[in-house]
Amino acid sequence: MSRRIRAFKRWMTSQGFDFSDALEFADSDADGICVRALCGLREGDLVATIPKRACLTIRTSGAREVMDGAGLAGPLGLSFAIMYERALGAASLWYGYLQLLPEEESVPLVWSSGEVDALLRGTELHKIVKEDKKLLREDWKECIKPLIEAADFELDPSDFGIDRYFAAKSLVSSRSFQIDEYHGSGMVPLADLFNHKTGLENVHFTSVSSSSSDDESDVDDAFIEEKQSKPEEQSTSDAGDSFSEDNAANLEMIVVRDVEAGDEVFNTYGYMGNAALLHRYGFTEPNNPFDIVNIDLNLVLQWCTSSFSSRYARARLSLWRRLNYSGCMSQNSEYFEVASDGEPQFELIALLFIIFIPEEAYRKLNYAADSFKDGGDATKMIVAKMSNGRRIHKTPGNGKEFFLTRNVCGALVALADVRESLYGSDSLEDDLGKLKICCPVQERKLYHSLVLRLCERKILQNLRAYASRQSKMNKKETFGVRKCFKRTNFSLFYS
Ligand SMILES: C[S@@+](CC[C@H](N)C(=O)[O-])C[C@H]1O[C@@H](n2cnc3c(N)ncnc32)[C@H](O)[C@@H]1O
Repeated sequence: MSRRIRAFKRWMTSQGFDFSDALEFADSDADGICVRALCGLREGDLVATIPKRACLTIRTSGAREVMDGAGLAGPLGLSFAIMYERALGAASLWYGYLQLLPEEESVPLVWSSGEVDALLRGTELHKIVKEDKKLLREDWKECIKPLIEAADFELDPSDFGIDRYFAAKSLVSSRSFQIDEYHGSGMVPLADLFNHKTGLENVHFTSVSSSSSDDESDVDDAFIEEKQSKPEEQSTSDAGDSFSEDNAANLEMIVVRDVEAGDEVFNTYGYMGNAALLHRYGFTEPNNPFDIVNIDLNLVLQWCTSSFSSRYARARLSLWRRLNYSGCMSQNSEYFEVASDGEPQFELIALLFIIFIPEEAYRKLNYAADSFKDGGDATKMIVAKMSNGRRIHKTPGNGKEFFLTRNVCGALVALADVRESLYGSDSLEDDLGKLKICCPVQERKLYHSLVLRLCERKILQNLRAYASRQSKMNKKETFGVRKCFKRTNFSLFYS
């Protein structure tokens, strides 16, 4: 057992933790810490009890008053609390715990801008991480820098610099749990030593009220995305008293899937694709069934205007919207998801279908859309208006096969190509070659960014395969809209 693990165990005992002798905390320089079972664990076994007061939160930290005074809450407050406790060194109540944490977690937020550009180009994360860096830098400048510059702050300002803030933020993103309403998100010693396995976790994490076992409530069986600070979290005035009882309660770790002696004990951080895993936790999982690729609406419109006039594209998009279709929204961008098996979100298929319908059908639908009520089934209406009495197979896809004309399938393939071109000039084979010789431990950033990119490219391959399968199945004639095509210039997307 390593020295720091021994110190951590002593610290846990001093703080009133109760943990099973069957748990081994294995420490390796290369892989960090993981939890193993020294003997078989059975479903329902209680393996650890963690006092909430021993968790590092914005309520328990020695910086509470400073944070309250400055109105710091949510993930920003928790990051500040970590910086503060680290700055206290051995004087911190959490010293025995903080010794165990890495300096920072290797999430893309703490990569250099050059690494972000080189390793994430074209992937789902590139834009997001650049935006994160910008916003967090602003947060630091607005909220933390002035606080540290205030004359009566007695700790070393260099412990609160921008790099220290990003490092703390990476720990919050990769290791914090939602504890309860009073504490919000916090660092939960011991619970944060379990690694993640998608869908095959062995332990869950539960909150138990000290006053009554009937009050048990699931904290969340996973690491939770750090909550944005909500107004109610900031109004802390008398919350301390009203929550004092709950404050005394414990958290429990319970076995939900048997573990054999010697095996690693896993938690789950939730069902997530590789982009989300790398973004929040700094790792990826090959063959992740929850992986997705997004296709931006802007990319679809760019592709559309390479074949049709901008006016035409705008009109078709507007009809699609009037029929109550929309994509997914995030940070002011609209996009469509493609699942790991290559199936695109139906709304994308509907948009492509509307782009390709002949002028007369377009007018017909436009007219119908005028009287189309919110919440009506646009898909059914389109099938009814455009099938001209032909019999349509009823499928669970709700007429999806009707929309998958050869034109639409061709467009899906073209969109997969356009999306793929964003990765730059390296081919999929180049990426596979690089992955083969890459060391996941020593070249961690390169390894996980390659896995992310390869998994995304695999999904784009699946999208092409899906489109060509559907195209073969669909014997229907393509619509005669070729005459309104502008000259197609796909090379635009490859430059
Ligand atoms: C809550 S901590 C888990 C304990 C951690 N291994 C440690 O050394 O303290 C989360 C971090 O563990 C690592 N991790 C967890 N599950 C992993 C997995 N399945 N593959 C690779 N790394 C994993 C990642 O670095 C992640 O950010």
